[in-house]
Amino acid sequence: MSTPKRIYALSADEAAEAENLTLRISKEYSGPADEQLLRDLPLLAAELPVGQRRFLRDFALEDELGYAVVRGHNIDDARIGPTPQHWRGRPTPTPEFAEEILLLLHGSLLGEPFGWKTQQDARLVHDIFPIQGFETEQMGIGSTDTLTLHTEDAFHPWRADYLLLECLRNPDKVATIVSEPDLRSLDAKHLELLHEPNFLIRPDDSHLAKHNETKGVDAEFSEIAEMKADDNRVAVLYGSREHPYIRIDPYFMETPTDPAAREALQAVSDLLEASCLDVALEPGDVLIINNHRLAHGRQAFQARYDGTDRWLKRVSITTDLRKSHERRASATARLI
Ligand SMILES: O=C(O)CCC(=O)C(=O)O
Ligand SMILES: [Fe+2]
Repeated sequence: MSTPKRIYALSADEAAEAENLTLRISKEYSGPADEQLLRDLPLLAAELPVGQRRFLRDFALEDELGYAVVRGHNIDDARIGPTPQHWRGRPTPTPEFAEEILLLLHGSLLGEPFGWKTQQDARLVHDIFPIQGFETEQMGIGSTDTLTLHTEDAFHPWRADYLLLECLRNPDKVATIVSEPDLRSLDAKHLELLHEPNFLIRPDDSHLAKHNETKGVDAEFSEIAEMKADDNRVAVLYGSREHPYIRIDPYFMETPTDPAAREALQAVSDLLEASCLDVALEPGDVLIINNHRLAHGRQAFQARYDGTDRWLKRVSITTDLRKSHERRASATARLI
């Protein structure tokens, strides 16, 4: 077995190969939600450099690391244009369609891309940049407050297996926070309680109807509203006792009334905070998050709002589309 690696740095030739590929594909499909593109992704991904593909496959199969970075893609700053003011009201395809394709190609080597009907107006590939008026929000579009550590969509049973973030620009080197705790260092009594369904994780605010304009998804927004209030307790740790997986979002979790469960949640939250590292993404980086092992967040920063702000693209990947079958419009639909 090879040792898991953290970074794959593309050579200049590999970067050119990947760029030529995504530019070609961007002329052959209509946008990131093009049904034919989504069908073809794994076939197209076979044209990415072999070292890059092997790196992603090792990361997924070994299931050891919480995150890895593929570094060194070319980003054509002039073609993608200024960082937008908002993700709503953009053209299809956008000038950065080739970059969206790059993210989707990475995702298709790990599973199937999917999106939420209740998030970013049901778009499959999300934009992460600061939006005026949302500075203090606990969402990707916030800025002045630290985005606290979380599992992506921790509240939901169909949450992503992998979350991919691609950096288009980051002039102030604003860091993504990663925390890959050694859960075996927790006390046995805390571990035991964390493996039991003692905890309430609420939906985060990006899924609220007030942040979306999507029509015809009242049932989905009602379900989110119910999840804001129900008593469906879940375990924070799951999988093997020796090397557990984690789902956690302390900011959106209720403090358990039971003192022992409260203490266990505090212990794992403290461990997460103590295990934090900053990763400042560079343009051309693709950050691959194992959403069963890593909690992530973002350092606070001052937005510029002048077209040069930090700009990431994000996509959620599932290894099992079938589990959300009841919510998707057809076998190949991506929105849940
Ligand atoms: O902006 C970042 O680096 C991470 C934001 C985040 O948590 C996300 O996009 O899911
Ligand atoms: Fe996140």
